[in-house]
Amino acid sequence: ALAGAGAVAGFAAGESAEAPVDPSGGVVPFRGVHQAGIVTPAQDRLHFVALDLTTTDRAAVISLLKRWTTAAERMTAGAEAAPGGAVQRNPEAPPSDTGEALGLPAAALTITFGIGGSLLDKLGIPRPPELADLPPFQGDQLDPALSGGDLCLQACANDPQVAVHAVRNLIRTGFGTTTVRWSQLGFGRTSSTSTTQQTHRNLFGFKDGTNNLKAEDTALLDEHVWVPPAQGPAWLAGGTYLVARRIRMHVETWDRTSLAEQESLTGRTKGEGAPIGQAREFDLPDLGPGSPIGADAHIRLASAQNNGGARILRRGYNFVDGSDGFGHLDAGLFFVAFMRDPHRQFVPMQSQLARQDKMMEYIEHTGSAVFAVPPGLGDGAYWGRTVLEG
Ligand SMILES: C=CC1=C(C)c2cc3[nH]c(cc4nc(cc5[nH]c(cc1n2)c(C)c5CCC(=O)O)C(CCC(=O)O)=C4C)c(C)c3C=C
Ligand SMILES: [Fe+2]
Repeated sequence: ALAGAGAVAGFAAGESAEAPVDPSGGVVPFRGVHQAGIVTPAQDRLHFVALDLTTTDRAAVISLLKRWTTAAERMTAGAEAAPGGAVQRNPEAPPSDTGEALGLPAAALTITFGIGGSLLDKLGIPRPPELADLPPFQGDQLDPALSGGDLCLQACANDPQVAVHAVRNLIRTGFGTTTVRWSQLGFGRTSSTSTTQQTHRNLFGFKDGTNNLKAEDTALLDEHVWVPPAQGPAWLAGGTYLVARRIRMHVETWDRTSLAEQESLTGRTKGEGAPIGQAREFDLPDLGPGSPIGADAHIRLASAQNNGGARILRRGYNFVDGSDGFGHLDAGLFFVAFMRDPHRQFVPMQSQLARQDKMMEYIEHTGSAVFAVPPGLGDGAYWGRTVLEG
């Protein structure tokens, strides 16, 4: 974050006064029709936090959400969390910004805000049916300490220090009103969310995000991601739902599996990422009769054809949270996906995968949460206003 608002490097005489291109991605607008961090081209890094309220006083929650909005908007613009910041205030008082992003550019930071069903229950606000708890799935190994939450903040940036700084300062702002329930760091985006991006790889070494919904697919986003006004509730029109699953991947077992088996489990080739039977990454998979893609291949079971036409916008990240004490990496994929109805989109898809996907032998779902993600903010509005003020 730059101490002076909008400060850029000085220009030598005769040079164009155009701002230099920030190699880390520049500033993503904070306000708009939808929140940033959903169809924004997926940044490289994630810090996601789920928090619980320590109060049911609506005025206290509103006050926090106003302070959060101001701080988040400042940080996404590359500024410190609060004026005065890390070093320019009373030396006898703690600084109003923690300081670790001083001198760093905005790095395409986005902060996306979500509301859990438990928050609505606590404040006596009706839960939309789409926000009902997810059912248990076969093989789930969910840890309650890594699941749920009254609120979530998803910070994505092209610099991990910028994402961590944002989350840390928002947590700090919440002291007295919220406590941290769980948080997750991620790297190496496992999804592309724009046709301008190359597809990255997950920790199984496969391209992930090829057949994702992308920012450019506006009609498909309206169909599958954004909550239309007719769906309700009114406060969520133009918003969406976020499903998060912390998925441990047993990479050591995977690494002892033959290439042919890895490819047949996935339904795609490892090098090019092409559907089995096709040559190029973006060739359409043949899922018809006689298809070379097996009945229990991941891409068949997750496909729209196999799920009543349902699609989701995936925006997950790789993680390695150290090791497990038994000689294995605690590694995996922090699955994040956006959709207009988790129960019609994620639930059928995950039910199929949990029962039939052979990849399940190599993975374990250890955390789970669902949040309503309100629409974007107009000028002067703050996060959660439409739901808390009706
Ligand atoms: C319930 C939804 C999904 C979960 C959970 C999930 C976990 C998961 N996926 C991979 C690796 C790949 N997934 C791929 C495609 C793909 N996955 C889902 C859904 C879930 N994945 C969908 C909807 C799709 C697209 C299917 C299609 O119609 O083609 C791919 C292929 C490349 C791509 O298109 O993204 C890979 C590889 C892992 C490792 C994983 C859990 C750890
Ligand atoms: Fe997948």
